[in-house]
Amino acid sequence: MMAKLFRAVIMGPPGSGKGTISERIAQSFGLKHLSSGDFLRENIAANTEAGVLAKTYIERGLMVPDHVMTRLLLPRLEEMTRHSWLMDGFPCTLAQAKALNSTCDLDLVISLNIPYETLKDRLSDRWIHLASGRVYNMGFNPPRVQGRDDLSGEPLIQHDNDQPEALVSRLRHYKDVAKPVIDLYKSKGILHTFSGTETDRIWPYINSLLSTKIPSRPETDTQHIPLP
Ligand SMILES: Nc1ncnc2c1ncn2[C@@H]1O[C@H](COP(=O)(O)OP(=O)(O)OP(=O)(O)O)[C@@H](O)[C@H]1O
Ligand SMILES: Nc1nc2c(ncn2[C@H]2C[C@H](O)[C@@H](COP(=O)(O)OP(=O)(O)O)O2)c(=O)[nH]1
Repeated sequence: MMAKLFRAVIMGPPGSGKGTISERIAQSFGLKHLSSGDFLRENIAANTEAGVLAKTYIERGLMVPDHVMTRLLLPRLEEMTRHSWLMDGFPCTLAQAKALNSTCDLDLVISLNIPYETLKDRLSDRWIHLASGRVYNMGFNPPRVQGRDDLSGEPLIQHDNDQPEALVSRLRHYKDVAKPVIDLYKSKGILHTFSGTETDRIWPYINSLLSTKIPSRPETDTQHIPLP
């Protein structure tokens, strides 16, 4: 019998730990970690029509328009008929959430609620490897060699829009666009919100929630994650 697939979304403001927690979930539960930023970078590198268009927005520090995001992501999700997944960075807006809704039923949404001061401290200390999107934080997960990506050895950069001056408006924007998305998932009864200042303290709660929904440590080549 074909087991049911598990599909989850993780939401939160910039710097809330979506990428960090997604990696832990992927490792512990075998879900595929999908990231809107990674899909965009792949398309930009491959010079696809959507990638070329998306690049013009990202370079200006703007969100990519909903119709570009959905055209890019939904076909990829539809192809994932044999894998359980966790999506990070999508949906960001109500239009994106409605489009996703018409493609698949989500089992769970994780929302991270992190104080502003914490986000500010983390992001002002966030270093990024542009080509891959890998992130480092000088206190929390520093690179092995200062200023260099662990895998490629290439230089790390800091984004201007991670600096405190840009952060206030980014966070305001996140709150405005995320609120109706959060309300939608709350009304569906699938929203789980986690608050705190440290990923290591939030993680056990997320881990135990997911343990009630998905068996942990599956085979690495598992094609689908059976629910209990
Ligand atoms: N769902 C989305 N809708 C619109 N634009 C998006 C979406 N996801 C990503 N983007 C665009 O791609 C860029 C890179 O995304 P990515 O998630 O890698 O990094 P980010 O902006 O640093 O996000 P965060 O700070 O939350 O990690 C974003 O700044 C934004 O312009
Ligand atoms: N000091 C500290 N830094 C943390 C913690 N959790 C994550 N970080 C770091 C890793 C990144 O450099 C930065 C943002 O995390 P991220 O996982 O990229 O967040 P997100 O933008 O994907 O939501 O903060 C944490 O608990 N403490």
